[in-house]
Amino acid sequence: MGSQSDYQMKVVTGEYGYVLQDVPHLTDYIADLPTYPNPLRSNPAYSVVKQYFVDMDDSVPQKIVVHKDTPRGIHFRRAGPRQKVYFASEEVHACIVTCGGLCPGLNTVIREIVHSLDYMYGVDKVLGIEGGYRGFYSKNTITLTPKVVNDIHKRGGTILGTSRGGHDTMKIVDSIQDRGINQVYIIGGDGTQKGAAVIYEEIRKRGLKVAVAGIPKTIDNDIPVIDRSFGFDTAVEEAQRAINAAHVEAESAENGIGVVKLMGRYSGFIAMYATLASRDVDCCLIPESPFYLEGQGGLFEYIEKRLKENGHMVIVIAEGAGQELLAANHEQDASGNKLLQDVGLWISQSIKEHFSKQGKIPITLKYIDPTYMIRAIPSNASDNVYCTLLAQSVVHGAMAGYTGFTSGLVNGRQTFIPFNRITEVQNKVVITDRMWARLLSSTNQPSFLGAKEIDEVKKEEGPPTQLLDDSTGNTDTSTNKRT
Ligand SMILES: Nc1ncnc2c1ncn2[C@@H]1O[C@H](COP(=O)(O)OP(=O)(O)OP(=O)(O)O)[C@@H](O)[C@H]1O
Ligand SMILES: O=P(O)(O)OC[C@H]1O[C@](O)(CO)[C@@H](O)[C@@H]1O
Ligand SMILES: [Mg+2]
Repeated sequence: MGSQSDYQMKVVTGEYGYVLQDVPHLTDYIADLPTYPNPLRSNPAYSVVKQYFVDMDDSVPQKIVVHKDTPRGIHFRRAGPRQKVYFASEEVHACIVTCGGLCPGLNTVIREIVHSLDYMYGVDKVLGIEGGYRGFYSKNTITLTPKVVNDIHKRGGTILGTSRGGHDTMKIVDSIQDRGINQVYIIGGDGTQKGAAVIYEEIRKRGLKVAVAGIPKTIDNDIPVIDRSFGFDTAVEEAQRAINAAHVEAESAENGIGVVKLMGRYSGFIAMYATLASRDVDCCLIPESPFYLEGQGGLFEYIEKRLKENGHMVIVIAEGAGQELLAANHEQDASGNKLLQDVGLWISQSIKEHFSKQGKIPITLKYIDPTYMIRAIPSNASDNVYCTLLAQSVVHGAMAGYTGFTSGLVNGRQTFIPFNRITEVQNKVVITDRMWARLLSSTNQPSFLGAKEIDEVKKEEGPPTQLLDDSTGNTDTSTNKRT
């Protein structure tokens, strides 16, 4: 896997350092497209809204903490309905596909896209592509109507099925062209959005009037720019049940240790927020923060201390934490993602071995891996609301002729974001920022970093800048920005 995108970002600059990282529009490569008044003009739901069409000049700043002489910085186009649309309702033939791993909320997004297309824009031709990208050229399709999708948000998973691998750009775009599809809604993580970017480019090269819209999905919350990804809040909430079970087990045994492994291949957000929410966790280990087991300041020493103080302890470990301490694995999944070793099993085994040595405290350790139980549940109330916002935003965007874009909350506002901005880097916990410090002071665990390592981490992450540093004390799970 690894189609490269040569995505050209549209950038508009303005006074006082204003930069708009804009998204492409069908009119960028197709001349003289007809426009139509937005059917929402006569929609009773919108007639009560004071200003129901978004002003063409509205944009949302990426950074909201500013100083009096700060340049205005990067902005994204504000999402929402536009006065004019570039598709007549009866002309639209949309399709929806879900790719990558499962995440709570997939069905809600599917439902809300179908409902938005129909109830807001009178579009009744929507196809579901089965089984991820490869479904475009190797599987049947499902006709999606508001009735078919009405109850699906109550179920986990995706009614369309999903897969890894199988992204064949030419075959996918041929299938889109052959079926006469002109709006493509692609729900998936970083890999999926890279795939969506190359599909958009091929469509543009062929000069097709097809809008391509991505909806970022990642339970790990590793997509940058956006406040959070849908499903993350649900995952943090569900993780509480596993942590609680680990705590009950640990508390009920003499020198009991509960170990919980949570998702997070490269980013420890779920582990960090679940730990902060729970307050029963004594130690949280994430990929971004290296740790070691033996010797002074190591994990074993801390465990011994906690057991002496408290008689039990709970450890939360993200799946990508400490991988450098395990034997290397060079295997990959079908999408080319590195397969990780089971760090939960490894750490449990290492702790047991250490404490079984002569002269050490006898311990009872229980290991819980709730990964697939968390991924498979339906989304909670707050994620359901977010899924609705995302779905409505991408439908408004595609109807308005935008293409090659994703949507997401930036500082609490729905925006249209160019693909490359969410695929070029991964969102990670910044361990020199305040949120990680808050966690360390809440668990009271060691940072496992010496003065030398702290210096190196600070250098790697660049000089501290107050403007990236949110001093609002925001502890809401809806933020993944530097805090
Ligand atoms: N660079 C790429 N170019 C084109 N297609 C890609 C690329 N990377 C991944 N894909 C395709 O995107 C789909 C999903 O990718 P992947 O399995 O990495 O999951 P993801 O979207 O990153 O979601 P998650 O990691 O959150 O489960 C797969 O079908 C894969 O073939
Ligand atoms: O077992 P699968 O389906 O390959 O997915 C595992 C991965 O998917 C994720 O849940 C992200 O979607 C990761 O946290 C995890 O490593
Ligand atoms: Mg991914």
